[in-house]
Amino acid sequence: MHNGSAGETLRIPVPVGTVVRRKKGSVLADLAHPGDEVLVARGGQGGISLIDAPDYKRGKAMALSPNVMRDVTDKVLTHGQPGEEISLELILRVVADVGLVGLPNAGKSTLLSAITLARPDIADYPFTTLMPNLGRLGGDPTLGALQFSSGATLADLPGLIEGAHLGKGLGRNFLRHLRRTRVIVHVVDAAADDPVNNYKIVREELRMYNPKYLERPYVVVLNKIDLPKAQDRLSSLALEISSVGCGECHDKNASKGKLNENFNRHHTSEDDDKELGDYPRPQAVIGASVLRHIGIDEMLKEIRTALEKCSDHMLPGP
Ligand SMILES: Nc1nc2c(ncn2[C@@H]2O[C@H](COP(=O)(O)OP(=O)(O)OP(=O)(O)O)[C@@H](O)[C@H]2O)c(=O)[nH]1
Ligand SMILES: [Mg+2]
Repeated sequence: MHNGSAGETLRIPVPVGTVVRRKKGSVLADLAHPGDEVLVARGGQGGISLIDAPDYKRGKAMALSPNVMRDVTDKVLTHGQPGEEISLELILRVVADVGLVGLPNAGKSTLLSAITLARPDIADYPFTTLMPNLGRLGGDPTLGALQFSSGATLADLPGLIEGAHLGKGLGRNFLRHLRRTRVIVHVVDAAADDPVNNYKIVREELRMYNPKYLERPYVVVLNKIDLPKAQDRLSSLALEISSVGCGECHDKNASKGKLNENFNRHHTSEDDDKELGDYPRPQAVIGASVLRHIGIDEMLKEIRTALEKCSDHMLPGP
């Protein structure tokens, strides 16, 4: 800014959830709440023109500052000091209570649009969603439209594929958006060739990215049951999926780092020894058709229960 002492503060607006860190360095701020701000670089000291100042004033100002410049006609001004410079990385981690995950085309965006006012792109090809979409979920729909007891934000994420944690498909980049979520909803296309395996692929990708994700309460939505192929095998699929995992496997490591905000990956050698079966089972497996509005109420009920569970979890201990 070149306005001398009157230079205005430069404020750069960023989305809620932006993490500000020095380039390849420490985190300066996590702007997770509306209105959060951080001062990253102070402006410089404004200069003063002494060109037209009377002699006595000029003498005084020059005595105060060693930082003086003369122009060709020997007139004088005091230099300003440059402002600070800083190189930053801004990383967006959306702020959402619930994260929707699944293979491409499973129906995640359709689900979001079925239960919130969000209108994400939906299409019959993979990787329709490239950036997370957010929607606001109200409390209890039986209370009537928009009459909600407690709300939650849902994030619809791009589709995951096997190897995503290594950079395949859209890569692992967007998996960081799950970091702040408390509950995960797996959306599985129940009419696909091998839904159980597809489900395991996604779970495994989450594990490889951050095993803590697997400790969060989660609900599995077996979607597209309006299609006969899905309907016929719904109960056997539900049975198989609900048996992957353990019932009471809150061992000493589990759930401690629920909302671990570290930036590094969370693998320990113990995590590497673990398999999907060593992590908790789904809280519920629900057959639904988010397109045809089948099973929506039950799904919402389960999501709410999962959210309540983790708010209990978060109460301060004795
Ligand atoms: N028959 C049927 N089709 C569905 C259902 N839900 C979604 N679809 C269709 O499946 C296709 C993919 O839906 P999307 O919601 O875009 O899927 P997505 O999981 O968001 O896909 P990506 O963004 O690529 O990861 C669309 O053609 C939807 O109309 C459903 O319940 N039944
Ligand atoms: Mg999508």
